[in-house]
Amino acid sequence: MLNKYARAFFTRVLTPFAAFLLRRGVSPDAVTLIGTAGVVAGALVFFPRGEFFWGTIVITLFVFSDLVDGNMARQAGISSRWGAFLDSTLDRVADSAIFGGLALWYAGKGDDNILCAVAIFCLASGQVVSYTKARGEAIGLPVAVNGLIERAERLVISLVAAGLSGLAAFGVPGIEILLPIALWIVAVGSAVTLGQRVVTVRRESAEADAAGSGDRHSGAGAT
Ligand SMILES: CCCCCCCC/C=C\CCCCCCCC(=O)OC[C@H](COP(=O)(O)O[C@@H]1[C@H](O)[C@H](OP(=O)(O)O)[C@@H](O)[C@H](O)[C@H]1O)OC(=O)CCCCCCC/C=C\CCCCCCCC
Ligand SMILES: Nc1ccn([C@@H]2O[C@H](COP(=O)(O)O)[C@@H](O)[C@H]2O)c(=O)n1
Ligand SMILES: [Mg+2]
Ligand SMILES: [Mg+2]
Repeated sequence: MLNKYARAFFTRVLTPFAAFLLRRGVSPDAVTLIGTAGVVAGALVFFPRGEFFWGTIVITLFVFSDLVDGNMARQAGISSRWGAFLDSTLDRVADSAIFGGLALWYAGKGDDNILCAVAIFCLASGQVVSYTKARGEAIGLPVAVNGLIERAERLVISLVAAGLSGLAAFGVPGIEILLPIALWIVAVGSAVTLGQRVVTVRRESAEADAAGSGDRHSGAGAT
């Protein structure tokens, strides 16, 4: 949903910045790499220590690089398969660090095994949700579904809640409850999204096989 409705807005807002970086000789790949490194550092340095406010600030500063890199590539006319691969692969790395950082907090000082498990579920289910689309497309299907919760929703729900929960350290009472609520929402939403995508791939593959237009064995041996 955000990908559909918010992307146009952020494209407009970020285009001048993307153009500025291109003029300075920065490449889209460099933005992809530095943005991911910033997200990973913010998530793994701050979240395991329960410093959710500053962790979210650092992550937010870097996570928008994921919208800038593609914008730069398109402006410069250098969008590439390699860039698409790098972008998607490093998305998975960034997401692992965010939910891994939260899981580490609950496994340690946060001392809550259930929320640790929920954070791990968010990490794993988010990766599988993305994999369904990548694998479905790799076997030649359109995978014409996004589902309830895409990556942008997973990030916005989790980061807004983490940032606000972090205000507890500044004396805002009761606000830390937002992070567990958000993790449960992302976990349930990801499970629903996974179901939606699997059902779609099942239907599309049956239709393609019946029409004889799909190669039944296409990519079957790959993982
Ligand atoms: C009192 C202060 C407290 C501090 C609060 C701090 C708040 C900051 C909070 C949040 C900011 C979160 C920003 C998150 C931005 C996310 C941007 C982003 O990276 O989006 C990526 C997304 C997808 O891009 P791609 O096409 O490159 O990725 C594809 C995708 O990953 C697919 O995954 P799948 O969907 O299948 O799971 C993969 O399959 C595919 O491989 C991959 O290529 O881009 C978009 O979706 C574009 C839309 C982005 C919209 C961002 C909206 C941010 C909106 C609001 C932030 C509002 C903050 C308000 C805070 C208020 C707090 C009081
Ligand atoms: N280093 C990069 C990053 C991205 N691309 C291209 O942009 C597409 C992703 O766009 P976003 O707005 O979601 O970032 C990606 O599929 C590539 O075509 C690139 O070329 N190099
Ligand atoms: Mg990107
Ligand atoms: Mg991306």
